[in-house]
Amino acid sequence: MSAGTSAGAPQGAPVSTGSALGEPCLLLKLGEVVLKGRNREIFERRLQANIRAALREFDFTPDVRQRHGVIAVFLPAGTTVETADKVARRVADVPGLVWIHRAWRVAKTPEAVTKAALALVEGREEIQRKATFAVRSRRRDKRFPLRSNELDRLVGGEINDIYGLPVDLRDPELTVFIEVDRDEVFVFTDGIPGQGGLPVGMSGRALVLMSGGIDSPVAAYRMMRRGMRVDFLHFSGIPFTTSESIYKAYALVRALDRFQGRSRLWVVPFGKAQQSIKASGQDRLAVIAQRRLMLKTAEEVAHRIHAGALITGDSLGQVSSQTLQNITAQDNAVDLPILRPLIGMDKTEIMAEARRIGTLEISELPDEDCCTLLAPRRAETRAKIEDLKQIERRLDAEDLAVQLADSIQEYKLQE
Ligand SMILES: Nc1ncnc2c1ncn2[C@@H]1O[C@H](COP(=O)(O)OP(=O)(O)OP(=O)(O)O)[C@@H](O)[C@H]1O
Repeated sequence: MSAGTSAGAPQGAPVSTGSALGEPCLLLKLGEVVLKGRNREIFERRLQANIRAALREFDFTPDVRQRHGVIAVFLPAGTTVETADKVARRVADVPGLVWIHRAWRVAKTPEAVTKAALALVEGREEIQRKATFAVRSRRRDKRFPLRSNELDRLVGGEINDIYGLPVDLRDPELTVFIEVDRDEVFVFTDGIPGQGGLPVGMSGRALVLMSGGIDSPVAAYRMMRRGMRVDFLHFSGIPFTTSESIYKAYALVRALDRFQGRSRLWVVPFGKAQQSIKASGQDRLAVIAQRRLMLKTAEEVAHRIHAGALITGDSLGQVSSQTLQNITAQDNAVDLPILRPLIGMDKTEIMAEARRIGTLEISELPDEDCCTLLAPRRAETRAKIEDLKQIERRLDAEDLAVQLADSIQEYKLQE
């Protein structure tokens, strides 16, 4: 869906201040933030800061303002329609928002509102085909001289008179929205859906165990959307594999960075540790033993970066390491909580989400993952914790995890 590109002004034309349309801006609808009680202001402030940070890539500084229950982003006079749409699409990545409207800010008079609504409708393709329409007004400021239904009738009557479009209040093809605020009125038609959820930074920090696969990027996204700031840890099979899996992890982190900014990726050279596990001779337990060592290493790194939880892309029953017994055996390896946002999702649902957030294509590229080094013919589906602890005693796993955490390398994201 477009962010309102068909709204009146031609593509490429500057949407100048003082036109019938008013001043260009975005009107952002908040998600769950509006359900917060006394903390609401803290959530709103965080959301505004995240929006400002996301918009730093533009060569102007948009004016981000809290209005009653919504956030308005005012754009400089002369902003083109394309730029306004680009800003809208960028803002749509910021968790915490449910709807992004490219709107026009007009003076608080019925005349200015009517003029803007007519200018918005003018030139739209719906006029040619005499599509149905409706006007939906909301008054957040009750001092406006007309009630919502009176404003609907006034503006709707004008559109009907001038363009001859039929009204359909139940299921209109075109809707003109009018929102009366304390200082101004916003008029708009289309919008793009936001990510929903909560502003990143409101739910603490966590460390994602990030493979090059389909699931862990989706798990990361899901937790960012619940307000977590996440860092990424990838285990590579180096020196026994190529660097392909690292490039994939890097590309995935880059793709996910637009939801939070300032993402950090660390890579653990894990090949030698895997060989030690293999040498223990417990073929069927190797995958779970390896997963426990990954978790122990991740816990050590998490302590160092002050992360309060680990995140994995496990989904119950998807592969042998994800049976209930094996998940229990993994939880037992660490004290930090392991968050598994995909635990109840089907693979098709996870893939659909990966496609939507733009990580599926990257995940599907071929690579030589470290896990291929340890692929037993038959993996244990009911790992016993005591057996795993025995392997770990031989490996001196606690010490090994600290050494592995010492060996991590940061891969900085290019601007
Ligand atoms: N090389 C790795 N580096 C970091 N984390 C990993 C790695 N391999 C697995 N994990 C973590 O363990 C979880 C389960 O991995 P597993 O390979 O069993 O399942 P998967 O369904 O293939 O997951 P994914 O699609 O995320 O690779 C992953 O989602 C990820 O969080």
